[in-house]
Order: sequence, then structure tokens, then C-alpha cells
Amino acid sequence: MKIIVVEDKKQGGQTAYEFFKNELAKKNDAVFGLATGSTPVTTYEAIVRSNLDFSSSISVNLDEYVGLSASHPQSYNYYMQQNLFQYKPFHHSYLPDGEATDETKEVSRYNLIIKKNPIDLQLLGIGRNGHIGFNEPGTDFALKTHKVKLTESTIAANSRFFDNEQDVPRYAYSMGIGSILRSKKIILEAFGESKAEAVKNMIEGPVTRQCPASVLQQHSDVTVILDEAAAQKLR
Ligand SMILES: N[C@@H]1[C@@H](O)[C@H](O)[C@@H](COP(=O)(O)O)O[C@@H]1O
Repeated sequence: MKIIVVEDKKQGGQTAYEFFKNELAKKNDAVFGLATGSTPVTTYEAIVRSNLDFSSSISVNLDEYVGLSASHPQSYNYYMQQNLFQYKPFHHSYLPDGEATDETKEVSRYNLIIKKNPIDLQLLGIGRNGHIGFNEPGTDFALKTHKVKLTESTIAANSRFFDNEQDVPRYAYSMGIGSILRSKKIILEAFGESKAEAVKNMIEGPVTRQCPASVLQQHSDVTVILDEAAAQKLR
């Protein structure tokens, strides 16, 4: 793993943006794996400020809450529209459908999309408990897309985006770790003290299902972008 420590999340976003720029320069029809949450916001801001053109590229998002429509303000579909797609449209953008009525079909549909569109550059954040996407502690590393029961700690952490904790969906669809690991290049961003423990476990801890992000130690091209606060527990 390569580790880059930046001054703040704005600089972190700029650093991640460079990866997008380099990928597009190699291949204008590249496939980008995209993430949501507060962490990638500065990356999307840097992309929006730039002249990068994604109109020949594909995006595939990591996850979506089960039960939320694409127009729900807390859905990840909505987040992507607001933060990126309205300014930088892709040739095609894929996300799981939170309102799918047949869950088994939805999982197969999404797996087929990932199979047909191998990810060149995957952007990741990390949960306070070490989750990536919505792959919570204990998840089998071989899994592809699956429906996840969110842990209490994730529900509590994500409740800040909702009016109250009761409104946070209890389930999500998530790309599995097996699929994430097949991305050619991965960048993971983490900002702030609340991520320091998960970052330490990811980088210095054993590879264990208890910290899903630790599996990234087994991938050959991972860059971790941290601010000082997120890096503070590293040796
Ligand atoms: N499913 C998302 C993840 O993809 C994200 O990386 C993580 C951290 O979120 P944040 O960036 O808001 O701290 O939690 C969420 O639950």
C-alpha cells in the first residue's frame, strides 16, 4: 500500500482528482468505481472544477440503501446526481436500485454490470468500523454484490444525514469485497480523527474479516490518502 498524508481534505480531494485525471488521459472510456459519504465530496468538487470530460466513461457505484428511491435526498443515487453527475455526466452511470422489488434479480443484475465493466479505478472511503462499501465486519471476502444488514454502529454513524436514527435504512445493497478487489487500481481516502483507528487496523493490523478494509493489503495497487488526523495512530 502506498500512503499519502495531506494537509486537509481539500488537498486530499485534489490528490484523488489527479488519479481520475491520469486514468482518463490513458483511456477516455475508463470505468470508475465511485463512492458516497462525506469523504469523497472534496474529490468530486475538484473534478467539477476541472475540465475533465467523462462523457465516454462508465461509473459503477459501490452501494445503495434498500428502500430509498433515486429521488430520496439521502439515497446514494441522489447524492451522485447532486455532487457529480449533474455537472459531469458519464456515458453511463450504474448504481444499485434501492427500490428493486426482486432482490435476487437486483443482485444478479448488478453483478453482471460489474462483470461487463471491469473497474479501472475504484475510489473508496472507510467506515469507522473498517467497512468498505457496506461490507461490514465479518463479511466474507469472496462475496460479490449482496444485500447487507447494516450494523448498529454504521446506522448510528450515518444517522447524521437523516432527521433521526429511525429513518436510517437497515439494509443496503453493496458491491462485495470480491468485486472491489478485482479493480485494477484502488484509492482510499480517510479524513478526521474518527477514522484513525480503522486506518491503523487497515494498514498495520492483520488481514481479518473484523476489519474489512484490511483485505486491501492483498491488492497490488492501493493508494491511501489521509489527513494528519486520520494518520495519527500509524507507527
Ligand atoms: N457506505 C458508505 C461508505 O461507502 C463510506 O465510505 C463510509 C464512510 O462514510 P463517510 O465518508 O461519510 O465517513 O460509510 C458509508 O456507510
